[in-house]
Order: sequence, then C-alpha cells, then structure tokens
Amino acid sequence: HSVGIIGAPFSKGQSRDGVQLGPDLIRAAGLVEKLKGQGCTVKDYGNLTFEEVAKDETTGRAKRPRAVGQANKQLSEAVRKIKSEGHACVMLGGDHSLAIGSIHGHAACGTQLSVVWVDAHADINTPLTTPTGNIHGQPMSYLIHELRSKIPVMPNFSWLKPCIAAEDVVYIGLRDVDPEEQVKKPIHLSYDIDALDPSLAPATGTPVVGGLTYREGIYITEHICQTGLLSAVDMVEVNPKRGGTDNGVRSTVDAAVDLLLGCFGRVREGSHSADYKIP
Ligand SMILES: N[C@@H](CCCCC(O)O)C(=O)O
Ligand SMILES: [Mn+2]
Ligand SMILES: [Mn+2]
Ligand SMILES: [Mn+2]
Repeated sequence: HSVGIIGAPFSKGQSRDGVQLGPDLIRAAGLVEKLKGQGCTVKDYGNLTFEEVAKDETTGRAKRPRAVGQANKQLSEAVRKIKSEGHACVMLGGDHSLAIGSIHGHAACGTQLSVVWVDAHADINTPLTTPTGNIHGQPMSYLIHELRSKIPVMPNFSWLKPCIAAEDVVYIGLRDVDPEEQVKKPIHLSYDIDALDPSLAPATGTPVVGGLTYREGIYITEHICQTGLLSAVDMVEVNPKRGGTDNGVRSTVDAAVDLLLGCFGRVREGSHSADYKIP
C-alpha cells in the first residue's frame, strides 16, 4: 500500500473544542512508523491550516457555514492532489463535516465512488432539517445527488457539487459487509471514531452507548482491506478534551491508529515477515 496522510485540525462542524487536536495525537501515537512497519510506503502531507472566519452567522439552521465551506474547499484540493499522486488517502480529523471535502476531493479523480460510512449517526441531516445546526451531522446531504434540491445556497459552498449516488452509500450496522455490498468501485471509507463503544473510545464529541466492540471495529477495516478496493479513508472525531481520563484519550487514539492499520493490511496474527526463520 502507498499511503498519503493529510491532517485536518478542524472543529467548526460542531461545537465542542478539542477535536482539532486529533491529527497530531494520532501521529504522535505512531501511525506513520506503524504503517511503515507493516510494509506500507507513507507520505505525510502535514496539516492544513484554516483561516479564522469572522462573522459567520447561521444559514438556514446550519452553523458556521463559511468556516466549514472554506475548510472543505481546501481539504478537497488536498485530497485530490494526494490521489493524483497515486496514494490511498488518509484524512485525519477533525470533525465529520470534513467528509464533505474529503469525499469531494476523492471523487474529483474521476472514478465513481462507493462510500462506506461507519458511524453511530447517519450524518445526512440537511441545513433545514438539522436538530443542532452542527454541520458534522450533515455531510452526506451535501454529497449525494438525490438531496441536491434540499440544500440551500450556502456561503463558501459554491465550489461544492454533489458527487455520490445514494445507492453507492452503505451505512454499516457494524456487524458485517455483505458480498453484494462489495460494489466494484474504489471505496471511500469514512470512519467516525464514535462508531466504537464509548467504553473503548470515550474521547469524542458525540458518544453513544451500544457502539462497536474493538473486534467489530477492526473487523470492518480488515474486511474492507481484503477487497483491495480501499482508495481513501477518513478517521474523524477524536477529541482529547472529551475523554475524561488520560487513558480514555489514550484508548481512543490507539483505537484510531489500529483501525487505520487494519485498513492497510495489519492482521491479528501479527504482520511478521513471511521469510522469518525460527533461530
Ligand atoms: N444527528 C445529530 C448528531 C450528529 C453527530 C455527528 C457525527 O456523527 O459526526 C446532529 O445532526 O447533530
Ligand atoms: Mn459522523
Ligand atoms: Mn457519529
Ligand atoms: Mn461523531
């Protein structure tokens, strides 16, 4: 696997401070070294920097639209570049509104994508239906053709055109991905850490009980890796200010790293080199 990493330290798709710290936490836990350790080549493109946006009043019910639109325009360009340079793209969030730019930039490569959305939430509210106004609960509504007429004109969103067909999205109920769901399109995996149970991944903005066990979370990444179709993955919503204790943060960040390693070939029996000789 050849992997390109882009960090998106962005939090304005929701209201809890801290999620912008996710990218560097995940790097500090050894993502690059561990990917290399399992045979990947890795290019780290660093973190995007996002300008502060003054006066960003709500549009419809969507909060902070200018900041979210601008950040995702930058992210889309960065992801498109990483894909054009031949890597599988790893986008480290930041909140889940970043899937807008990540998937848009991935789709700009020309191939029609399938999206595997692993999440405790559907993230498909529109700016007019959202109960909270937080755009991290809306990304899918901007991306699929079928909801185009439901999206009002939003400041800093004019660059965005829907790029996914609804039938190419699968929301995993986190148990298994059926064979017929293995559509022959490059896969964009959008992984929200809050899909995992809060007992394992408490450091996130919108925890919900009854989430995935570690094994279930990893199983999905192993299964998708085996398809050979994984072309880009988002790992979002790690928020160290929400984990309560230090080891809650540690557990969350380590799970995020392990999930990404599972996407790129780590197997449970250990990634030992095939030519190992018993001394
Ligand atoms: N459905 C809620 C909660 C969304 C949580 C977003 C997360 O999954 O990225 C909302 O729309 O605000
Ligand atoms: Mn989400
Ligand atoms: Mn979620
Ligand atoms: Mn979330």
